[in-house]
Amino acid sequence: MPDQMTTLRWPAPAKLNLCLHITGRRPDGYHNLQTLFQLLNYGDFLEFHPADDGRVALAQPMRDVAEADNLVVKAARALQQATGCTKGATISIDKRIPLGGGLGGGSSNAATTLVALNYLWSTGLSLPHLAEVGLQLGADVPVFIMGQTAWAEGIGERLTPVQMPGLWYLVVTPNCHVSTAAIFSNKDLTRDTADITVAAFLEQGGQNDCQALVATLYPQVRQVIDWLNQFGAAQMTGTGASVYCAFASAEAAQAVLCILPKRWQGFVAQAVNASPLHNLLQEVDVTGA
Ligand SMILES: C[C@@](CO)(OP(=O)(O)O)[C@H](O)COP(=O)(O)OP(=O)(O)OC[C@H]1O[C@@H](n2ccc(N)nc2=O)[C@H](O)[C@@H]1O
Ligand SMILES: Nc1ncnc2c1ncn2[C@@H]1O[C@H](COP(=O)(O)OP(=O)(O)O)[C@@H](O)[C@H]1O
Repeated sequence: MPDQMTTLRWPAPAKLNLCLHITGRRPDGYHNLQTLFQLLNYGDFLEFHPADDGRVALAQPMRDVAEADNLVVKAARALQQATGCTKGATISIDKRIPLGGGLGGGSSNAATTLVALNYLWSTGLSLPHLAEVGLQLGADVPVFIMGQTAWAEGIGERLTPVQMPGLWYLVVTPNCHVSTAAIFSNKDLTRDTADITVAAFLEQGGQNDCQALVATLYPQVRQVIDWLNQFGAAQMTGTGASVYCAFASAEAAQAVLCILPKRWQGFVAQAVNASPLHNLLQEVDVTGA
């Protein structure tokens, strides 16, 4: 394999939930959802340095996450286990996606690790097989592995690709952490939204069933929603804490980012239908670069 493969920067894009309907609860406690996973052209970058000794390690520790709990390390080990591969890797993470923000950063890192190491270790799993391995690590991992903006059902693993317009989003994250598990176990969560079709969503849009509860529990999230509502229809992504608003152009979104209160962090990104990870995969497959 050409040496430059090992020093490629592999993208791990962020996602937005353009709606998040909770339609029921399964016997195992997990919730059935309907959501539109919108991929963004903004995210983290990972680098992989394969080794023959079977050791999986991070090149630098990641703040706030122990190495053994890091989804990148867990994903690499899950691939070793699923395939019997005895190779290892040292992995660098260039983190740009806020942690625990409902932007899927951890899940996307896990997906990129599975896709990249499957390539670099020549383990030969198909994308659907990698998505099965990834689902054990988190409900959001399969969409990043399949690499297309999609309508999702089940706990997020039943995916129907959807073509969405390339809108620009301003994404704002307040300085607070929302626990996904805590929101899903809260007695006041709305869990009985009726199932809709993807066509109905595309026509009428949808809501985030976690938003009212999170905004009540976390005043900072409420403040971001109120602030962004001055510029458009603000909505929370996932179980929070990030909130987004759509704009017709990069310039319009950037203009609002410029006046964002300093206590919050934000970024501007464009909606994409194909993951930047899969664009790269196609390039390396075609060129062998
Ligand atoms: C609800 C979403 C929407 O994108 O929220 P965000 O995490 O992005 O905010 C995700 O599907 C979350 O996926 P992910 O963050 O991978 O969740 P997991 O690690 O699988 O689950 C964390 C905890 O949330 C609860 N959980 C999660 C997903 C789900 N469909 N039902 C649940 O009840 C479970 O208690 C689980 O233990
Ligand atoms: N590589 C990683 N990047 C981000 N978070 C990670 C990673 N590995 C483990 N985590 C843990 O997963 C949690 C959820 O992260 P993330 O996927 O970014 O947010 P969310 O699930 O809200 O979209 C983090 O708070 C962190 O503790």
